[in-house]
Amino acid sequence: MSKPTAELAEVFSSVQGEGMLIGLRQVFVRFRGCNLTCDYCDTPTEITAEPCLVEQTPGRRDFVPTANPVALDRIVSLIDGWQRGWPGVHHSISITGGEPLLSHTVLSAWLPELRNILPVYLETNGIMHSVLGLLIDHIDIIGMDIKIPSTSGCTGLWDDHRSFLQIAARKNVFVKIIVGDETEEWEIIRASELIAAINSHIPLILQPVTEPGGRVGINPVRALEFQEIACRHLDEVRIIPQTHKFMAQL
Ligand SMILES: C[S@@+](CC[C@H](N)C(=O)[O-])C[C@H]1O[C@@H](n2cnc3c(N)ncnc32)[C@H](O)[C@@H]1O
Ligand SMILES: Nc1nc2[nH]cc(C(=O)O)c2c(=O)[nH]1
Ligand code: SF4
Ligand SMILES: [Mg+2]
Repeated sequence: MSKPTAELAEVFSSVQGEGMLIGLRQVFVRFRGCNLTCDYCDTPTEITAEPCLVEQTPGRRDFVPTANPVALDRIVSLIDGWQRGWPGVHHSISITGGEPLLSHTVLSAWLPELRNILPVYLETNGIMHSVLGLLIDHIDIIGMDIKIPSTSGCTGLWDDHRSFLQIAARKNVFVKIIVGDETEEWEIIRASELIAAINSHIPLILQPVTEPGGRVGINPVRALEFQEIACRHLDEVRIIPQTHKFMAQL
């Protein structure tokens, strides 16, 4: 039986610019569609008739437009080729988007095959906990956001984040919070307490918002104050911006 196809935006090789895997080379598979509309989002998420941009040579940006929906065999043969040509270079496959868990039916068929090639890293908005429970066995590392209202504009997600993290904590997981000058202390306290109630060793990344012009959108001292607040609850709190944007990596 043929594997389900997926609506993808792009497939490319780059340096992970965020979170605990920062600096490692990854194959990025970007799914289309999202169930949130974060105010700061730097990624087009709508599903359109546009083709998927598939890079041919890892990191050289020689993209070939590929009709959507894309077949799994297309992605597997691409990554297998990169593994043969550039052995030992890629640490893992980043499954990202948009919100990749919206494509959970596809992922249930794709992840086992992709994971035969490289470990799977899931980049997610951290709210689709039932779906995560169905896929968690096929995922190695999870980077989940906690969406705070001050920067994302999203509200009412705390319980979903809690349920999500309770499942994600079965694997290697870290949490990212996008912080800005409008972020309030109660948000950092609430997020830190939520994480600590599950496991105070789960790393928290305070990720400064990157503004459209590329400026880091938080006062330096304010970031330090948020780190100090989070450190009252958690063992490992890092301030890491989106570094790929500072070194012209995709
Ligand atoms: C584009 S999202 C895709 C995965 C998933 N939908 C999510 O929100 O985690 C990947 C990461 O980029 C972050 N991000 C997007 N726009 C950003 C911005 N302007 N500044 C800082 N981080 C941003 C998100 O918060 C998330 O951690
Ligand atoms: N280099 C690089 N690192 C990233 N980390 C998370 C990203 C994302 O958009 O999912 C991303 C991305 O788009 N590029
Ligand atoms: S959940 Fe992720 S992809 Fe969706 S709008 Fe927010 S940052 Fe963008
Ligand atoms: Mg990105």
